[in-house]
Amino acid sequence: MHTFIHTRYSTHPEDAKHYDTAKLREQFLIERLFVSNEIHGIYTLNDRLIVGGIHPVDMAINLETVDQLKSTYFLERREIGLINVGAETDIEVDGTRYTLGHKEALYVGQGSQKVIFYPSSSGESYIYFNSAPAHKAYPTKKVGLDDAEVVTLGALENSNHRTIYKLLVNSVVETCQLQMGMTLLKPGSVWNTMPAHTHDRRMEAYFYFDLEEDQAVCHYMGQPDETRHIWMKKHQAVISPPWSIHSGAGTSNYTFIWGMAGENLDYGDMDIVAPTDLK
Ligand SMILES: O=C[C@H](O)[C@@H](O)CC(=O)C(=O)O
Ligand SMILES: [Zn+2]
Repeated sequence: MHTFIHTRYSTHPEDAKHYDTAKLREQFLIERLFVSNEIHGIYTLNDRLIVGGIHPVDMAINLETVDQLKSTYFLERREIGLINVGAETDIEVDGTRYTLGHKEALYVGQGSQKVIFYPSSSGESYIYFNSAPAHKAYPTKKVGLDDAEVVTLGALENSNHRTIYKLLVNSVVETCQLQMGMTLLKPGSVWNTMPAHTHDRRMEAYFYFDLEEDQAVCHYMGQPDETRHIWMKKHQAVISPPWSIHSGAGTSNYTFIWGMAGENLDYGDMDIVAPTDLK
């Protein structure tokens, strides 16, 4: 066995506002995703998203089912979105091999039985994933940065100039409820998702990378009038319940992956909060 998925219950916002630093981190932060030749993740009861990391070093690892799923294979009732945050790496899905370059994504549809991750031959293999319950088998599809729907937002004057690559969204690939993408901050810009927003119909997870080892991101969460913060390092993820904002400011620029699951596939369905209304 090389797959370790821990369950986390969801949290009521009235409880979350009383949490101290340790408790906030225990409930929302995912500190360790990459362990050699293992798959590590969290099964959150927020929309049952599984947030995880895969780090094949010197052996191929397959996506095993886990106890929480009570299924014969992982994707029996699930879909998965995989994004390569390391060196070029190969992923095999039911006999078909896909080569993913750095920052490329693979959507694997429900019903895919055998998914194998290979160590990279050119560097270190790091794959981040989100998996959600699925009711329909959509085809597996590789999505590169050139296939993405791209939006540039913000400005250097507001320290939030950034490019959003919508990778696994419904204009690019058919999914049941999963949406994933990547946001790159321009040098000199440190704020993501500012102005902040909530979306009650979807939960979200953020994963930070392309960040130097000695730099950090201060991630903001909570209801807009009860915000809290969690200091995060490279290769860590954080769960954002539907009632929470999710925004961050880094001590440098960085890249992050966002992933959502829930009621709809409408990326634009957000309630924006003006910076002056945050508390
Ligand atoms: O619901 C959408 C997600 O929070 C992100 O796509 C927002 C983001 O990448 C950004 O503004 O920088
Ligand atoms: Zn969002």
